[in-house]
Amino acid sequence: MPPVRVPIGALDMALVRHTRVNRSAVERRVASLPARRTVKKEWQAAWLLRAIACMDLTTLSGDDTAGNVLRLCAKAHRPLRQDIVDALGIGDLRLTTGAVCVYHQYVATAVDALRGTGIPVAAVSTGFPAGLSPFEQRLAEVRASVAAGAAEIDIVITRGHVLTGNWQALYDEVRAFREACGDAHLKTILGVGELATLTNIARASLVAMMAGSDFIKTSTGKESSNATLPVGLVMTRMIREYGARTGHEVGFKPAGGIRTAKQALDWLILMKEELGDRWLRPHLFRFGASGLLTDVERQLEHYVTGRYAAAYRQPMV
Ligand SMILES: O=C[C@H](O)COP(=O)(O)O
Repeated sequence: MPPVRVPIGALDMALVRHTRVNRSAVERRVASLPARRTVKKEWQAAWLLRAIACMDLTTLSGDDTAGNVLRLCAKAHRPLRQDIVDALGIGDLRLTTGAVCVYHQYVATAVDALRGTGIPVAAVSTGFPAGLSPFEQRLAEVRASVAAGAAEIDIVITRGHVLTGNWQALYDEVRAFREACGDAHLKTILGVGELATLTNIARASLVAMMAGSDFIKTSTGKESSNATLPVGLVMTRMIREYGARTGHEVGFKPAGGIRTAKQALDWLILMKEELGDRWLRPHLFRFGASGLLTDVERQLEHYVTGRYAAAYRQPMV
């Protein structure tokens, strides 16, 4: 995460209301992306290593236990099998994932397991995934996760504020969560699959950034539609617009349903094209993903051996 935080700004209601998105232009631009850039062989392997470094390795299941969180932390610390690391000649890189992301219940377990590794723990918070528990309770949850050692807090917004155009309420909510975070970095989950229109997504992105979000994140992974490239394009354009107006660099985290190395490459291409190389690093870009590492490791094994392994050879937990 960047040492320089995104400061809390003022709510610019005029800018929010004037922001509109043309869906067909967005779809045309997304359709042109694969043709613009393909990455092969050693370049592809390098980009996949980058995907690992930018991954919030996540478990957010009702059946989570301390045991599977500990195994996830071990995987975050050593994301690739040693024979693949040796074959790639990247032992000196000491590659880890960007963070481990868990429910509050397992923050202390993960913090203990990752002590000394430099890997931060992110906690989903504020009544994740619906975000509809009482407001004071949601604030208390943020504070409790920070006290337990979470360095990053992934909050969810009240989607109803967006659907009713109550931008002031959305700003106040995100700002309060940001203040409750203290030194922990704030990632704001928009729940894009429940926001109805791309214009709503663009406006919610702007409000979340004005309220001091260090990152904006697409989804909880629990909505029926999660991270898609059109949504990613809209959110990254808003990050660009906000950066041009304020000079602040806001991070981006697509999350939900990102399972394949191919998808990861598409997202990295989008980041490079829309925001540039600075957004290909973990301080400004993260994948939120519970299952992506398995396929990335599989593709890297294929790169070094020429063969595909069965999925059980890359167990996650
Ligand atoms: O924030 C992370 C998401 O919950 C991960 O979603 P996923 O399980 O579909 O990868």
